Amino acid sequence: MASELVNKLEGTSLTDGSTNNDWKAGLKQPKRDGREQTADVTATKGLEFEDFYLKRELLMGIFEAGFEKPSPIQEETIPVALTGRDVLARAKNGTGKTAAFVIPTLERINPKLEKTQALLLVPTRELALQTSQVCKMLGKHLGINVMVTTGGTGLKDDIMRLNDTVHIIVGTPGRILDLASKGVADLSAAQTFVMDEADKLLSPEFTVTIEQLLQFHPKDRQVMLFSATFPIVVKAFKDKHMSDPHEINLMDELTLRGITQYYAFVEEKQKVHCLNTLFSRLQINQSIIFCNSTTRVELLAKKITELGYSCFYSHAKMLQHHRNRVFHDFRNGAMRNLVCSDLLTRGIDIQAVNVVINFDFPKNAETYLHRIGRSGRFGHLGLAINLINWEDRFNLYRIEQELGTEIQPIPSAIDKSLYVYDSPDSIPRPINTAPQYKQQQQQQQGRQQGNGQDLQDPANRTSGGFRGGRGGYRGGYRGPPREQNQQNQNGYQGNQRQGGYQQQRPPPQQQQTAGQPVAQA
Ligand SMILES: Nc1ncnc2c1ncn2[C@@H]1O[C@H](COP(=O)(O)OP(=O)(O)OP(=O)(O)O)[C@@H](O)[C@H]1O
Repeated sequence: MASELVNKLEGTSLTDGSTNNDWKAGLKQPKRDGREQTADVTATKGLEFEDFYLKRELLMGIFEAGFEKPSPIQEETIPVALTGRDVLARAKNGTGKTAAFVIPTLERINPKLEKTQALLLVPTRELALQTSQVCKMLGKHLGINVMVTTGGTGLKDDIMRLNDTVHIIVGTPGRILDLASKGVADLSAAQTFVMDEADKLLSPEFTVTIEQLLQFHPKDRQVMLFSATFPIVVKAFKDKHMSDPHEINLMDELTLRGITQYYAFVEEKQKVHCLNTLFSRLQINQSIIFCNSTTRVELLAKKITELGYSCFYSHAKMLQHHRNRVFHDFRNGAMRNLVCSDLLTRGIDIQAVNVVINFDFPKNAETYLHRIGRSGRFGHLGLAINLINWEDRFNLYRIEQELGTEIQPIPSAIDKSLYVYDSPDSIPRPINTAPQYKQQQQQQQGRQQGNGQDLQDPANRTSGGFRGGRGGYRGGYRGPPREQNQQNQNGYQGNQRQGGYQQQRPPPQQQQTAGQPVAQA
């Protein structure tokens, strides 16, 4: 009798008969990204997302985003953040910091509680859009409402949206303070307070706003700070507003392993010519070209068009809806090149960008690090090319010293294996859940498939982009425009006369004293 019972019990399953992984089989996962990755993201402890005991609905969102395993910063942050402890985390650009704070934030949200429970602060409007899209994607099965709010858009719309339950607010500090001060955004139950690009948010332009915002949160809120760079300014905030934070620093070295950095020494008036050479010789999948001022952004965009290539441009003085449109169209691959100011230096995540060009060399190491980190996302390969003029030589030296990195003279032929992907089709496109952009994208794909020339549609010119000329971007994501890669088969053949640059830098006559280091965690 007893043995009969034992046999029966052995045959009894406590599940409904399905195996644990059945739910995974039904997920709509994106195409696998087979590109090589560096240790910046592969040197993990071997944890799985399941090891964090997250809600199944959240795991579903994570896997449907194409994430297979947590990156090192996610492994370190998620378990601690889930306990509600304060976190101060520093990790390299593009290694997955966003999901490192979004995942625990989502897990801790109670969808049934009709209150705002988390505030995610970022320094720019574009980054706010991007971060809210990550929340929506990862949390899409959780039944929660995420709202993005930034300056430059109508306050009325925000007020209307806050009439409904909003579980997570993502935005820039000024607008949120406005909403909280007016009593429109109620943060009294917002237990989670996250600052991404925290060092930027703690710069003098934002500090007062941040401190005021904190007053609207409950006293026992969880504060989490993330960035690749933490200058000394963060320490004061930590001491004042954080309680025994768990500190994570994954930056034993400062630059990304996958990015090869070059400089070309060039006279200021030869820079455009040099850029022309780069365009014709490099195999650019998508590129971001940085200038040091809004005026120079516009001038360069015009010059690029005159050269016969096409580009978008973006800077802080443009209308917000133009900025948004450029950002989304560029992310969706509608244009090969984007010229911009430091507005898009931080956080912007476009995996298809394989080349960053500093048309103007940045003034400090922090900006340099964030700019070049726009390529080589999530441990992939990328190229950073710096056009250096006579005045920049001290800065070049100083930034190399501060970052402990070597920026090499541009060789006459750049090895394609350093930055070119064999199958760009498998590069993940940015997470994009906003219906209006989905619609835009579909329309765009339709046009590109039908007739690439439609991208020259004058209606598109209003979006802050220069298009047209012989190099106008045609054919969507199917291949680079003829002019931009026709010489690529022969590799990069540096031609100093044509490009107007020297490969070797002049020795700095005097070495500038190092400025404030970026490396203080
Ligand atoms: N576990 C993961 N598996 C696969 N891809 C991931 C994973 N985590 C993040 N990613 C992808 O890696 C890319 C970079 O992530 P993210 O933008 O969060 O980096 P970051 O560290 O915040 O960079 P930055 O410092 O430049 O802001 C994104 O495209 C994201 O979708």
